[in-house]
Amino acid sequence: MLPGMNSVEAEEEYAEDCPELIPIETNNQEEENLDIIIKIPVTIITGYLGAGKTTLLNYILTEQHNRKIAVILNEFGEGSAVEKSLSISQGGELYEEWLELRNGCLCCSVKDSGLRAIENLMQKKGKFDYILLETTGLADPGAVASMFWVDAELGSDIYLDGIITVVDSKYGLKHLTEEKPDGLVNEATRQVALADMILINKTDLVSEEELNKLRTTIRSINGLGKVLETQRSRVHLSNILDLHAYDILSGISLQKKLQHVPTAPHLDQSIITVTFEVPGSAKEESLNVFIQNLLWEKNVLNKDGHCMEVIRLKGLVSIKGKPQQMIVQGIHELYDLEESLVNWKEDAERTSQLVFIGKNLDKDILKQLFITAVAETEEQRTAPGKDQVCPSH
Ligand SMILES: Nc1nc2c(ncn2[C@@H]2O[C@H](COP(=O)(O)OP(=O)(O)OP(=O)(O)O)[C@@H](O)[C@H]2O)c(=O)[nH]1
Ligand SMILES: [Zn+2]
Repeated sequence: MLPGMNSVEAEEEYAEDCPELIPIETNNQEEENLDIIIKIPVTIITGYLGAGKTTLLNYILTEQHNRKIAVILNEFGEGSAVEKSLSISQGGELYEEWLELRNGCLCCSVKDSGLRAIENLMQKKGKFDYILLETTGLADPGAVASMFWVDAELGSDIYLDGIITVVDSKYGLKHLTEEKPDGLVNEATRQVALADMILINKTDLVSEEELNKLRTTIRSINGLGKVLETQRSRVHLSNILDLHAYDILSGISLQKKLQHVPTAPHLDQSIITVTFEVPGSAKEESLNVFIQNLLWEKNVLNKDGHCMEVIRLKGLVSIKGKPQQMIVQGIHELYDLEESLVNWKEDAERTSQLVFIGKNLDKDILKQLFITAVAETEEQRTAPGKDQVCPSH
C-alpha cells in the first residue's frame, strides 16, 4: 500500500507507466498458493561501506545451488574496481547487457527505480529463480524494499523475500553510534533496524569483548531479526535465501519469533525494538487508524513529547470476525494487513502481538493506544487533539 493513498488510487498512480495487467484467475486456494511459489524472490543485501556485501554475493554465487540467480548492483558511485567493471547502467536506466557467470548466474546493475527494467529483462532473457540486490553502503534499504513491496501488490512477478544486513565487526559499533548533526538516524542503524537477518562479519578482526558489545547494541536496535556471526560472509544459504519475511508464509515463523523478542537493555540508542501482547480482538478499521496515526500522520508522542518514528512493524493480530490470524507488516510508511495461513483455535484465547522498531518509541504508550483501539468507541476513533500533534506535521 502507498502512504496516504488507498489501493485504488495507488493503482491509478502506477497505471500510466505500467503495462496492462491481466488478472490471473484462480479457482481455489491451492492455485493461489501456487501463485506465491512461482513469483521470483528478491533479497536485498545491505550494510555499511566495506562491511562485506560483495564478499557475500561472491560467496553465494560460487556456492552449490541449483538456481539461476541474478545479481543486481544498485546505484554505483563507490565500491570496488571489480564492482565498477560490472557497472553497466546508463543514464539512470538499466543497460540491457548481462554478465553471465560460471554457474548460470547473471549479473547486472540497476540505478534507482530499475524495477520496471528488471521486469522487462526477465521478459527478454527468461525468468531467473532468484534476485540478489546489493545496495550501496549508504543506502536506506527501506526505500528499495518499499519499491518491491508496492510492486508486488500491483501484480509484479517479483516479491520481496527479505533484507540481509552485513555489519563490520571492527567498525560496526562506531558506525552505529555515530551521531548525525541533524539528529537523524544514521544509515548504519537504519540498515540494522530494517534487517530480517544480520550478519556480524569479520569476526576474525575483533576480541570476544568487542564482539559482545556489538551484539548487545545490534540486539537493542533490532530484536526481531536473526543474528549470525561470519567470517568472509560465509553463511549457509538456507539462512539468507527464502526467508519469506514479508509474505504470509512468515506467519508461522513469526509466532515463534515473537515469543523471543528480547526486551531492549536501556542503552543510549536512538532506535530500539519494543513489543507487547494484548488479549482480545481488534476492529480492522480501528487497527488501520492506529497504524496510520503512527506511520502516516506520525502524531503519536512519547513521554518527552517527541514523535514516535516507526521504521519497521510486524505482528500477528486478531481481528474481529476473522477466523485467520492476521499478519501486519510495515516498513517506513507502507503497511499491509493480510490473512495468515493459520486459523485461531476455537477454544483458545485470541491475542494480538506487535513488534515495533523505531525511534522515540515508548512501549507503555503504544500498548495503551492499542488497547484503546481494541476497545474502541466512536469518540476514540477521531484524530488526536491538536496538543498531541507533532510540531513538524
Ligand atoms: N578480515 C576480514 N576481511 C573481510 C571479511 N569479509 C570481507 N573482508 C574484506 O573486507 C573488504 C570489503 O569487503 P566487500 O565485500 O567489498 O564489502 P562491501 O560491503 O561490498 O563494500 P562496499 O560495496 O564498498 O560498500 C574486502 O577487502 C574483503 O576482502 C572477513 O570476514 N574478515
Ligand atoms: Zn560491495
